[in-house]
Amino acid sequence: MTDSLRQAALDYHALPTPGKLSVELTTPAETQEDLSLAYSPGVAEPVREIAKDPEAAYRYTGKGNLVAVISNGTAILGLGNLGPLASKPVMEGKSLLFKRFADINSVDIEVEAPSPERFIETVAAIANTFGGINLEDIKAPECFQIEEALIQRCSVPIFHDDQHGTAIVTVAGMLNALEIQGKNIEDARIVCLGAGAAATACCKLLLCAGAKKEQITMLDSRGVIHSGRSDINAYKGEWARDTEMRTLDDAIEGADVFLGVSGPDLLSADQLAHMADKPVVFACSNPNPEIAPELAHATRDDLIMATGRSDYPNQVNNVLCFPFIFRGALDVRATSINEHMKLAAIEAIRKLAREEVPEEVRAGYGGVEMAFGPSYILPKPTDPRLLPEVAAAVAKAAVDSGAARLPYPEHYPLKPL
Ligand SMILES: NC(=O)C1=CN([C@@H]2O[C@H](COP(=O)(O)OP(=O)(O)OC[C@H]3O[C@@H](n4cnc5c(N)ncnc54)[C@H](OP(=O)(O)O)[C@@H]3O)[C@@H](O)[C@H]2O)C=CC1
Ligand SMILES: CC(=O)C(=O)O
Ligand SMILES: [Mg+2]
Repeated sequence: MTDSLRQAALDYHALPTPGKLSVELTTPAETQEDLSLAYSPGVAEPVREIAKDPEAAYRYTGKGNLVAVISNGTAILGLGNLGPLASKPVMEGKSLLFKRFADINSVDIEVEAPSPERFIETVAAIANTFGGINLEDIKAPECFQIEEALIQRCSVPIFHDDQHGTAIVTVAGMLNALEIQGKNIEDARIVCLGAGAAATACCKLLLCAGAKKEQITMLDSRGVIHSGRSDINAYKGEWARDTEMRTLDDAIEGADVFLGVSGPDLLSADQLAHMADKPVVFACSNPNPEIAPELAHATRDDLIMATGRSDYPNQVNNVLCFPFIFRGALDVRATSINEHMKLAAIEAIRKLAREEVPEEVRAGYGGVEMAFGPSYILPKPTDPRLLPEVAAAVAKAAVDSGAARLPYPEHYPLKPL
């Protein structure tokens, strides 16, 4: 990162007031009468209603439009385990995105928990105050245990964004990219660098989209995950292949797809050069991708290149999913975010990339041309159609699959914000 971008990023977070969020009132609080309603004695009435019927919380409080973004800071972007407090700018950022893109109120919560059990206890104890919980930047394998336990214990949707948000956007982008390259997902040889939260969920959803397990080679920091390894947990074990391949050099030879969800600068130009013709390279590590786009494009001109960043074409980032999937889930009061809802989100995101791009979106990206093709495989997060399209698809899937507690909303499709 250049010095000027670094300083601009620090200034952005410090000014005009520290941080990126504030709380605003939705009701008047000026007069004696206002205060008698907002606080004592009036506030006692909704208290009594909620005590009689917990569902009344959706009528008398902000619960139904409130999502907590919760982290323990163990896998902050690709920066590693830097602790809960250091994760706060990212969590505030996710809350900003919830509000900006889906008008969902969101607070960030960073939990100092010495064990997964303590984290689970903490989140389970507060979950019911929110309409949903977005877990963020929790490393594998603990993230799997944490999410599973919270889904069991909580009555509101629990969604580990680094797993499912990332997987939804990755699959949407991958299907489009492979189509542009003239390839089928069923035949694609896929190398996934990283075997953590994002990698595991992406590869599972790629299988749902038609990828073949025997065509996926997953690597962790010690190399290829193969059946001879005794140092892998059960989650990684699911991806173990009977193979002679041991290193990224071995795995990348002739591969159609490189999916990077690991760390910075781990794919070399030489390795990229050994991929098949017309490869797809998703270097999704943030903030620094597995290979810099400049180096990738200098190495070969037949690839489709994507990163997790906003400042390059083809941003493969869960921001394209989590605000909108939660919007749909909250609006039908879904109890969970299930596979049907995820698949519906994939299709909605994927289809939008084929539509003509609104002028206002292009203007926000320096006026560059955007049309379905190698440099435009996914819509931009600022595309105002994402909200109505994805939320509607997700809400419908929730209703159809039995996850919804309310009918499909009469006010849908939503108007763009
Ligand atoms: N663009 C996007 O939307 C998203 C991008 N990401 C990015 O994906 C990355 C991983 O995040 P997440 O899954 O949450 O984190 P996890 O901590 O759960 O997983 C990290 C994985 O990366 C592996 N890894 C680390 N260094 C290397 C290496 N040198 N070679 C191969 N593998 C390596 C780890 O290996 P080991 O198991 O051996 O420790 C681990 O399997 C981050 O960079 C993050 O920014 C994540 C979510 C969304
Ligand atoms: C984008 C994101 O969630 C991550 O890099 O962790
Ligand atoms: Mg994350």
